Amino acid sequence: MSQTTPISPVIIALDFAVRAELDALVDQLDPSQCRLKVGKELFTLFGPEIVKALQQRGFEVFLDLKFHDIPNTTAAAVAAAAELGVWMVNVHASGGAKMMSAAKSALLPYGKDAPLLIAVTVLTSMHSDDLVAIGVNADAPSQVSRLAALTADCGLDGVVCSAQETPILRAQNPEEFLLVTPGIRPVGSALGDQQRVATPVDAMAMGSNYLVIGRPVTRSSDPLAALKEINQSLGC
Ligand SMILES: O=c1ccn([C@@H]2O[C@H](COP(=O)(O)O)[C@@H](O)[C@H]2O)c(=O)[nH]1
Repeated sequence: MSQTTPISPVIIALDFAVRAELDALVDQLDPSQCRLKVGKELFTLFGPEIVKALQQRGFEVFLDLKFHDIPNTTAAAVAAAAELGVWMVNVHASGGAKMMSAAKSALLPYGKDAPLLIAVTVLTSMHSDDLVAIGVNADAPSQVSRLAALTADCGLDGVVCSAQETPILRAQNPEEFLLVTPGIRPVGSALGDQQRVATPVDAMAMGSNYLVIGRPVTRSSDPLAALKEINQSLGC
């Protein structure tokens, strides 16, 4: 099936362990309402078949496996994602410039069919204090800014960051540099393990291109209504 490009910036994080629960949600969704994210849990349980099943339903898929390895291994993994035909794939910016450049080069043979390649800066579950504990002597915004600059220098398409850092990153990067923001919490949603958060409306106003939203939709008693409410709040 050909894919439908949604007008919504929402990417739903499909973090499920039970296939029936996943299918029950996806059955309610339409590719015009959102894109879908396959992360480590789903991919480890169900493999490439799950990506193909979602694509068959017309969805654009963000393969969120956050590759972080030596350049040769990361480049090969990114090429494998391109073979799967995913819309977006990512690596960890802290893997460094050689790793990110190798990943970018691995996509050259795919030309305009290459997935968007973005890099995770600082996980939205981390606070500045957590960075100190791993030996990073910078607060979260500074570290995000540093890793985003490195990512841009390597020619990647954008970064994963918190919406809280988007004003800084918008100012330091060209308009086409993508800012993909998890840690999205509509007013009244439980934060869970997320630390650097924003509401959907605030995230878009601050400069996000795409909003990654998991539990506030997937664990809602009415996921479709939750997604529709978010899209409506964004004028989509
Ligand atoms: O910094 C990051 C990078 C990735 N994620 C992923 O996004 C979703 C968020 O899910 P919620 O349920 O809305 O918290 C999840 O799949 C993470 O692996 C992130 O949260 N932060």
